[in-house]
Amino acid sequence: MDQNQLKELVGKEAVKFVEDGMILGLGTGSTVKYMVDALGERVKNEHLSIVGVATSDRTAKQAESLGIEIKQLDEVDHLDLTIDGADEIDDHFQGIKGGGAAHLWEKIVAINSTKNIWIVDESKMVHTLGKFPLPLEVIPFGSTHVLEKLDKMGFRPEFRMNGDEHVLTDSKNYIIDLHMGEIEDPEKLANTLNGIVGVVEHGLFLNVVNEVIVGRQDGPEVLHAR
Ligand SMILES: O=C[C@H](O)[C@H](O)[C@H](O)COP(=O)(O)O
Repeated sequence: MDQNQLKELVGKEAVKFVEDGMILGLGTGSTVKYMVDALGERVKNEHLSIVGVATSDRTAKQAESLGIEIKQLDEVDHLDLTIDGADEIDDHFQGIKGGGAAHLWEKIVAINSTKNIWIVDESKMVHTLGKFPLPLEVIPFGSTHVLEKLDKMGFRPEFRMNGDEHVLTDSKNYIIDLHMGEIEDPEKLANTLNGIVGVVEHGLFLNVVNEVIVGRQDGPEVLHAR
């Protein structure tokens, strides 16, 4: 199986956790896209009554096109389950997210969800986080000064660009990626980044996920994290 087939495999596996009547957080990314397709199938075939809260405009559009009802986070009083992708997951089930610039909304949805499942192909499982550049969502106003500060701190920051244009998040902010290599102490780094004015949110998702579904050549593996 190639990487896309593994993503499809875990996407399909994840929707088995969905029950009729649930309010679901729907993540973002190429793996989640397969999951939303599979969810659309279940909604259609089994006439499931579920509501989705999307973590990006992209996911909202895809879900609605498949007949899945989408509400805003502020229109629901709870979320039963959120299914999302990840860019890296370490041995302690800590993660990096935001490769698709959606980690701010994803984190807000995740922390308001009773249960979180991440779906990844096996290449995302690592011993230590940091090979994947760590995304930060930053306010455009004064962002070059934030970049300079991060540079002085040794984090090797780069604005995420699309040609000459900044990549914009759904909240119209910029992304700075930190190419810092192995992250020895994710908690300490998270605290440092939380203290920088202008940084809205970083892509470290610590102590968030409950179950991880890993796409392996011999089938999906469900790992219980916490
Ligand atoms: O911002 C994007 C999200 O955090 C994605 O869930 C993450 O980047 C994984 O995406 P993909 O499934 O495309 O690798």
